[in-house]
Amino acid sequence: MCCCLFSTGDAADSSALLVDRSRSPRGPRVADWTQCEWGEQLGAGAFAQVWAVRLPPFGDVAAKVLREDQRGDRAAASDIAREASLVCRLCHPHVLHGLLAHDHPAHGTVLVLPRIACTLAQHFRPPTQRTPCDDWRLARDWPLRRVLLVGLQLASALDYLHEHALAEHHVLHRDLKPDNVGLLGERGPRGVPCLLDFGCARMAPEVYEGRPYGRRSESHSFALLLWHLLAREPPFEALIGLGGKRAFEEEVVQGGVRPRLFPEWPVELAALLDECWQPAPHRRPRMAQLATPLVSAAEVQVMARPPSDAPPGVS
Ligand SMILES: Nc1ncnc2c1ncn2[C@@H]1O[C@H](COP(=O)(O)OP(=O)(O)OP(=O)(O)O)[C@@H](O)[C@H]1O
Repeated sequence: MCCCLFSTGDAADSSALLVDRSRSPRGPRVADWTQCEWGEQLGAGAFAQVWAVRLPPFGDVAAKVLREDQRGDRAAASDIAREASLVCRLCHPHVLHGLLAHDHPAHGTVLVLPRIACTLAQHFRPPTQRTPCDDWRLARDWPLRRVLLVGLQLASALDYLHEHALAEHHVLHRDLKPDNVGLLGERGPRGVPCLLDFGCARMAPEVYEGRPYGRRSESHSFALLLWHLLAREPPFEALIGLGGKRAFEEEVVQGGVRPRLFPEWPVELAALLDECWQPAPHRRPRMAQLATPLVSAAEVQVMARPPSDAPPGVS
């Protein structure tokens, strides 16, 4: 969990994680914890574990709790309580909202969330872990126009977080990557993408160098996320594989190297990526400015014949 809040006056105010769940857009809801059934572990991050639970009246959901080794840490306990408070107030079709937060006697804060089918990282496994058949399926299921639609949905989610979620704060996700995008409903391209878990190859240069992070830093991360889905491989993989962190620092952070733009991508898309990963944050667009070029690029694709990245015979 890596989100943070900035006051709309733009001064950093990470202490302000304020929550009053009675003001949740969905109103207060009560769970019957006496009937709760804990199932398998669905995943774990640096701080938290996520478990499958059956919790009336919510049904089959996910419960996020601190990892056992983190439970004595007051800062970690306060972080998960703040995350829970925040996500229970969010309301956007492409942001995974909290259903409720519960103070459990043994686990501390339990954040109850809708259960995702998988993350985009799990769906788009690294090229080294894929068979040719997996590659073929990904190319068939994720033509460029579908990736653009997902880009539009996530840009809308980020615009909501930055500008509309809380009246007095900009919410920054700060860790935008395929591991933090869930697919709700189905594992494949029909799943509904949603942002979760509000890290560091995707860091904008100013973040890597410890300079202030703002909404336009997220435009940089967004462009790299979109590039990952389009190219179906993580950005800078070869560079980091050959030269590690030092090569990343020299080439990307200081040298301004950016991922390759493929000639078959619409010019609107190439221009948008190029603008989003400009080294100077003030030259990058805000999320709300991405909708028009994404729609234009998608229109070009819809008008075009079957996507060139699909295998022969697949539309
Ligand atoms: N709602 C959910 N439904 C099913 N699985 C989930 C859900 N939320 C998270 N997971 C799984 O649990 C993993 C860990 O969750 P999450 O990333 O929120 O933990 P974290 O400790 O905050 O992460 P980080 O190390 O990035 O800070 C995810 O990568 C995902 O596989």
